Amino acid sequence: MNGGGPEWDETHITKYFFPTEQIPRVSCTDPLADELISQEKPVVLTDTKLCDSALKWDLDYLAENMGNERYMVFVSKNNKFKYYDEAKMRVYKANFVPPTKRVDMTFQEFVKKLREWKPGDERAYLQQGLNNTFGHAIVLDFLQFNWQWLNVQQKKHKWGPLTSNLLLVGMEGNITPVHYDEQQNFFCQLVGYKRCILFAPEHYERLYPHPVYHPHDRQAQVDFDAPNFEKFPGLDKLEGWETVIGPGEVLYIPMYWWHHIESLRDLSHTVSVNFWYKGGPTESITYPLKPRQKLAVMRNVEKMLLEALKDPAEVGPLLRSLVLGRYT
Ligand SMILES: CCC[C@@H](CC(=O)O)C(=O)C(=O)O
Ligand SMILES: [Zn+2]
Repeated sequence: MNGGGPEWDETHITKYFFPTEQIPRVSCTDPLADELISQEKPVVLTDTKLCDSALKWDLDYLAENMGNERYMVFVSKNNKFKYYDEAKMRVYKANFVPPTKRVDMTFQEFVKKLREWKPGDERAYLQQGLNNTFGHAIVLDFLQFNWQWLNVQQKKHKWGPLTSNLLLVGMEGNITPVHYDEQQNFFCQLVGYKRCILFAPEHYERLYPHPVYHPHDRQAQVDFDAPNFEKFPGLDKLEGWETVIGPGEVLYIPMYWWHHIESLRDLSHTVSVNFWYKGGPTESITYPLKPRQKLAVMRNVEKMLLEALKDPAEVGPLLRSLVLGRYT
């Protein structure tokens, strides 16, 4: 871990059970940056100036300029904010207790909650899509993002359209547990420091994602703070990449790469903005398929089997009959 500046040190970094290497940190003008992005490998870009107009987005500025709209805030009894799909929750037959609760509130209410927080209180994490209902000053800052650089990247790497920007304002110590997204992501850190731990798509067998029909689709079943090596034996082969990003730094999180993101413990609240892009069209298919393509195939097979069998309990036995002694 390259000791950061005066802002943070090893005491803010939780030691987990798996080894990691440092994610490369390069200037966006370095050819290595383009090389890594085109190979869909993570890289920290240190000088994109992507969101420099938003480096001033501290709590007071946001409270002042976010108007009186109510924004999407999740509250949690602990420091974990594991995502769940509300639509899947509605049709999920078994019992599912969401680990967090959505409580929309004004930004001022959110800031008050952060500032009055004491140990034992529920934690809060604001996760709101940026749109034009935000105050005039925020929209102006947004318009001054380095869109020129983004558009060049989008074209160069043949990505699909930008789908959304999420404004993330978290308490120190908040964790988004390990999961993958089906989009490319330029993750821009504005205020405070976030530790990002990434795993390549081929670690799928070591992170045991919930079934596709489960509300926690795309989220790993494992808990890094309490790893169950009996139930998830692949965990002992897990190897990751990590970095701590600070104000003005952009982490490229490739589509289908697993990521665990935490606001450094005992330091400060954090503000980030992400840029999610749809993946580009697959041009020429080369074999063997890339791990992320196999992941997409597995998702489709799972969906098709669930559609055909209706009962999720029948998926395992059918696949065992198909594979055991025949494809093993
Ligand atoms: C809801 C999105 C949370 C974010 C991680 C984090 O900053 O806590 C993430 O996972 C992403 O940008 O893909
Ligand atoms: Zn994510």
